[in-house]
Amino acid sequence: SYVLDNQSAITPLVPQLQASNIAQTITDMSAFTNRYYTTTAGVNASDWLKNKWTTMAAGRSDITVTQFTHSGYPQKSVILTINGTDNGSEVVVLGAHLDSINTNGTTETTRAPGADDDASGIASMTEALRVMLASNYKPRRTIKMIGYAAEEVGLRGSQDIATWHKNNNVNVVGVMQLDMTNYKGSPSDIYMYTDYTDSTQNDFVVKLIQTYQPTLTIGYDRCGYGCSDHASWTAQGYWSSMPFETSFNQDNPYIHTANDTYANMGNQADHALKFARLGLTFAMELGSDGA
Ligand SMILES: N[C@H](Cc1ccc(I)cc1)C(=O)NO
Ligand SMILES: [Zn+2]
Ligand SMILES: [Zn+2]
Repeated sequence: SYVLDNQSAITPLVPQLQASNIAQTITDMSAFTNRYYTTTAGVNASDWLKNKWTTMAAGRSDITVTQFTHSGYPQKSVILTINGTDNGSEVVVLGAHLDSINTNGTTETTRAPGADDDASGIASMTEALRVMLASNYKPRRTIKMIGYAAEEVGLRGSQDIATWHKNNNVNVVGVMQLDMTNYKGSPSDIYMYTDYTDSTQNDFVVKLIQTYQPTLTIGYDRCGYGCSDHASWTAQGYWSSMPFETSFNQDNPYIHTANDTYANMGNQADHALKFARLGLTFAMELGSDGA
């Protein structure tokens, strides 16, 4: 079972996460015409994220930022790795996808800001990274933060990456997916998706919310299909969870259009902040455990 035994290190960091920083990253990523997996802007968005994370990690010799090349399309995934101190063979993964799509068809000039889907997830994860770095946190396990390419066209980036980890016998002990974190469309704060995820790890994630964000309300729902990159990890036999912004029937109506913008999420990032806090506590609770 998952023991919450790192509260002294984690509790002081939770209040350091800032919605304003999340909003800035959402805005920056939305500015690309689109982030589609085959366009120039889609390639540039991947390079932008790599450069952003590289700059953030400057000075940390235990951190590398690489791009994962996929076959058949030019957009690369971005992987930041914080090498563990004394239990580095065990790996914790926090992920979101960096691509976007417009269902009318996405060409070089098609607008697909993808502010919620999924700049919000990248932004939540990036703010968690910033606070971990600011506190000079050194995990015992290895923590990987992954910006997946080509999620919108069949979870293709995460499929390659999860398969690579399986084929290389990497001991991934837990995966969290953050896809759409900032549209507050439902009564509860965080919805745990129960299909294509692991129920035991989901229970741990609920414990994290109850421990570190006790005022938040929790709902449960299911997609009925592999609705984001968590399904790629589950398919390889790893344990994954997907905390989501709304219930299934109240999802953001703007996604996959030119209107998936920060403004259409109420010009706020307070909802995404909940997921940044959850991502931080997930990465640090699991990342701080020895063998
Ligand atoms: N299919 C997912 C979006 C998606 C996922 C869950 C729910 I509820 C509604 C919508 C997608 O487009 N991910 O990028
Ligand atoms: Zn989508
Ligand atoms: Zn998505």
